[in-house]
Amino acid sequence: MADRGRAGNSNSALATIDPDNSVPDPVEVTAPAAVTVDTPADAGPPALALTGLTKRYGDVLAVAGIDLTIPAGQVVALLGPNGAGKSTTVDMLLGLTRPDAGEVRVYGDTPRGAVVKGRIGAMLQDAHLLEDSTVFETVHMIASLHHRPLPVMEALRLAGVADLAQRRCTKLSGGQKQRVRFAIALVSNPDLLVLDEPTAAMDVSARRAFWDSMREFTTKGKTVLFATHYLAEAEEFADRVVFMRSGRISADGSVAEIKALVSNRIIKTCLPGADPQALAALPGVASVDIRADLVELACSDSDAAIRALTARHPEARDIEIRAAGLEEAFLALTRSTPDQ
Ligand SMILES: Nc1ncnc2c1ncn2[C@@H]1O[C@H](COP(=O)(O)OP(=O)(O)OP(=O)(O)O)[C@@H](O)[C@H]1O
Repeated sequence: MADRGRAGNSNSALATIDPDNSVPDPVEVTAPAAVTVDTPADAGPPALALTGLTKRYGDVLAVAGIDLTIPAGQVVALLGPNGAGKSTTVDMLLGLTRPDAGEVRVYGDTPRGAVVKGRIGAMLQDAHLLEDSTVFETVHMIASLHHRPLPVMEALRLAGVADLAQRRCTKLSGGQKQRVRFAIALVSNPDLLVLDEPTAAMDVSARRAFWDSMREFTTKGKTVLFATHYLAEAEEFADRVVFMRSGRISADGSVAEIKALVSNRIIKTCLPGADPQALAALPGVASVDIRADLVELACSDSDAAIRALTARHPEARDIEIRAAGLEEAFLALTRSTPDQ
């Protein structure tokens, strides 16, 4: 996890597990003790406070009464499988969708109030650009709507599109359009930046440049909430991970805390004809994944597991042990929490 050394960045806020959504066997999950967040006595309202936020589409309960508080200065990744309710949550906190119940407060204000004051900037996947205008004109037009915008060229530079300032938006590639959307989100000089899958359509170098710009943005103590399917990005850039499933928050904590919820190590080995149930019964093994001759054991105690594995299966070869990543945690949380 990146350490940006930002003031007021309460890094490991509230590692919690929704009791209704706790993860059953085969992955053993125990909720770590809640971590107390140090909040200065004179701290203002949190950057974001969602209370009982609910949205239903017909029979689908897209967001099921979530509570979430994000202190100013945190960088939070919103993760979850397709249809978990991430975009609906983002739309509600931006005031684009009206909740059926519950409340959103952005620095103590309504979403609309926060947007009008330029305190919240958003980068949405399908936001349209002004096709007949240049990149500069587009971002300039947005800047003119705000009280305290950044200089347009500064926003373009931060978003890595300064060299495209005079290019018409129709002539941009998908990844370049994404970066222009980033410039639009930045130009109001917001305190809270909300990004829905910001690096979708970006190539590897554009993605790297994007996160370098984000680092520059977050060193100023700004707050960021980003929904993503790129777990490596969440792992590298987020102070905190909020995991949604079936409209609920099913895990909330630092990357390390989320990873610790599932297993501590992965043992990978080539073991033809392995019996998954026998492997799952080995001491220290939390779950088993077998693909052809390759076996992966997610372990709660890898020392015990490796001893038992090699004792019972001396034929196991090409054994590797690695630390479990956010991907394993994501898969376990996705597998183990029930659909509505
Ligand atoms: N306008 C809508 N009308 C009807 N159902 C909707 C609408 N928007 C979202 N849904 C449903 O609400 C649920 C949550 O959708 P949402 O887009 O918020 O999930 P998500 O976590 O952002 O998914 P993804 O990762 O695929 O973008 C899904 O079942 C989706 O089909």
